[in-house]
Parts: sequence; C-alpha cells; structure tokens
Amino acid sequence: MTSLIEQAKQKAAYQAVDEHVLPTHRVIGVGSGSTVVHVVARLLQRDPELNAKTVFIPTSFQSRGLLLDGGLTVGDVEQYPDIDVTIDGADEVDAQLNAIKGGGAAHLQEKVVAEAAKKFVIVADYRKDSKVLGEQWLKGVPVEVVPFAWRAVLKKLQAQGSNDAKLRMAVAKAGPVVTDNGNFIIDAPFGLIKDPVKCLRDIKLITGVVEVGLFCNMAEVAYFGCEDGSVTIRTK
Ligand SMILES: O=C[C@H](O)[C@H](O)[C@H](O)COP(=O)(O)O
Repeated sequence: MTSLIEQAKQKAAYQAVDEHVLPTHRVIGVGSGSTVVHVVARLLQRDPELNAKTVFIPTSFQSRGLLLDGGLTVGDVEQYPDIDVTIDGADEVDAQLNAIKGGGAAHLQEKVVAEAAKKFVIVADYRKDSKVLGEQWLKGVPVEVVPFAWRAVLKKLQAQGSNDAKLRMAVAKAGPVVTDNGNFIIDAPFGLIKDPVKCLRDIKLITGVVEVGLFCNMAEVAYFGCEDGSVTIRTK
C-alpha cells in the first residue's frame, strides 16, 4: 500500500512531467530527493524514441543513479548550459514560490541546474506548502560550507540570529555529512523567514559559504500533491 504522502508526491510529479516536459525538449534537468524518484519514473514512461533523443542533467549522485538505472543519457551543465526545463522537489515552498531546499544536501548542484533552465518547476507533497518559509520546515536553511571554514561560518550564522545553527552530522558514518562536492552542511533555523531574499543575501555574503538552500524568485510553478488525491498548482 502506497502511503498518502507517496501518492501525493507521485501525482504532483506525474502531472508536472506531463505538462512541462515537451516532445521538443532535448535537455532536461532532474533534481534530487524522494519526490524526484516519481519524476524519473514518469520520464521513463515516455516514448523511448523521444527519451533517446534527450539528455538528462542530474543534480546529485542520487539523481544520476536514477537516470542511469533507467537507461537514460546523462550530461552535465558544462556540456549543456542551456536546459529546457528543470523539475525538482523542495523542503518547503512559500506563497511567492520561494523555496527551502537542501534537506538531502544537494542544493548547490540543484541551484546551478535550476538557474541554467528556461523554466524551473517544483514538485512536492502537501506538507511542503506554506505561506511563509519556516512555518513547517523547522530544521533550518541548509548552508553548504567549505570544510575548513565551518566553525567560523557557524559563528557568523549565530550572529545573524540563528542561535540553533548546527553542523549536519552523518547517520551511518562518524562525523559530518559530506556533500557530493566534498563540503559540509550547516542547518541554520531563522524562525519565520518573511524576507527570504535578504536572508539569502546575508548568508551568501559570509566567506566560506558555497551555496544557500534558499531558492528565491526562481520557480515558475509548483505542483503540490494533496491528501485528497488532487494536485494544487501555484504559479507566479
Ligand atoms: O537536497 C535535497 C533536495 O533539495 C530535495 O529536493 C529536497 O530535500 C526535497 O526532497 P524530498 O522530495 O525527498 O522531500
């Protein structure tokens, strides 16, 4: 039995692929996380001849694996800096389509692949749908940092008001989470983030920060799978 949450993720992902991945598209960005599993599943249901003419740009070790396991052709942004559309999950999305991402520590590559796309589409379940960031995602803003700078960055984040900022620790490994890019992650809660652009700028200006998991003014549309089986679409 698929859970309500899994069904919601699947509905949102399938509808977003159906409405935004067009037969004319040749380069598709694919985000990371558990909702994106359904995005790839839907891509694999397309006409195999169409998929054979398309290159898919992953955003993490995880999404690269999903694409390769499906027999799809993968590329990178160095080869394909012009992407037709990128579809990705999110940890939380506000009323203006700003998003927190990086719960899986993949937001650096995700942001590059989203910004390289003509259109950025978010897919999520109902738990991620908020008016203001910080309402439901309480773990904080994921901040990727250069390892040697982590303690200095942590102190700056605390000085910016994130008293509970913490280095993200690994689960099945002693020590910190190490990202696909060889960096560390600090999770920095800021309570309700009423001005995500300012929060993003302030954090990004700390030397040693590689990327911030705040995606502001990037998404054109978000698909939320709801508990009742419907899909809510929010556009800019
Ligand atoms: O780093 C991970 C990504 O930003 C994911 O897209 C985000 O955490 C959402 O993942 P999920 O679909 O598993 O909730």
